[in-house]
Amino acid sequence: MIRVGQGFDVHQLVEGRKCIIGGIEIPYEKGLLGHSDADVLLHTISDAILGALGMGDIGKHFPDTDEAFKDADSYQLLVQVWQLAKEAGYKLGNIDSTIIAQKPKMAPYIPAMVERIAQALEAEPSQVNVKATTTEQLGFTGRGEGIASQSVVCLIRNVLS
Ligand SMILES: Nc1ccn([C@@H]2O[C@H](COP(=O)(O)O)[C@@H](O)[C@H]2O)c(=O)n1
Ligand SMILES: C[C@@]1(CO)OP(=O)(O)OP(=O)(O)OC[C@H]1O
Repeated sequence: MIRVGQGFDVHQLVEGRKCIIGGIEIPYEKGLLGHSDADVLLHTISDAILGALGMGDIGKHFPDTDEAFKDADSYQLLVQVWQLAKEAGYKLGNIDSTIIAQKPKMAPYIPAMVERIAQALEAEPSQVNVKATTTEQLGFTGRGEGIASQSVVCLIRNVLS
């Protein structure tokens, strides 16, 4: 059986926060604001997996009203989400993600993001694709007020029939 899910997320860019995207700390003058480490890319991958499983979203599993998830490492949240997929009998087919950011330049960090994501999902890097785009200086991402991301995930389970 094949199931697909998609995720979309936005976090504000502010001074005084680390810029953590795809499990990688990126040197930049601003960082992403959130209850957790605000890793916008990993949040969309978690949401896409939960969507494929029909299990809601990360806000349902890790509420931003719960102090337990204050400054949470989104990589560890993704590992917990992947545990749910494994328990349901799924393996990763593939992931395709886009980071929507005017700055910073993501390209130098994408191979490391892919490695980390594949590690969390017990998959090969060839199953994970991460892209980046600007919005040509248009909108909140173009003004550098925030970073958005979207992901599509395909999960595969063998069904005996
Ligand atoms: N934050 C970003 C945005 C884009 N890139 C890379 O630059 C290419 C061109 O971006 P456009 O928005 O002009 O299409 C894009 O394909 C990415 O490879 C990036 O690294 N970081
Ligand atoms: C990850 C969680 C939990 O710490 O908080 P945030 O970092 O604010 O992220 P968001 O994508 O707004 O919602 C999911 C959360 O509940």
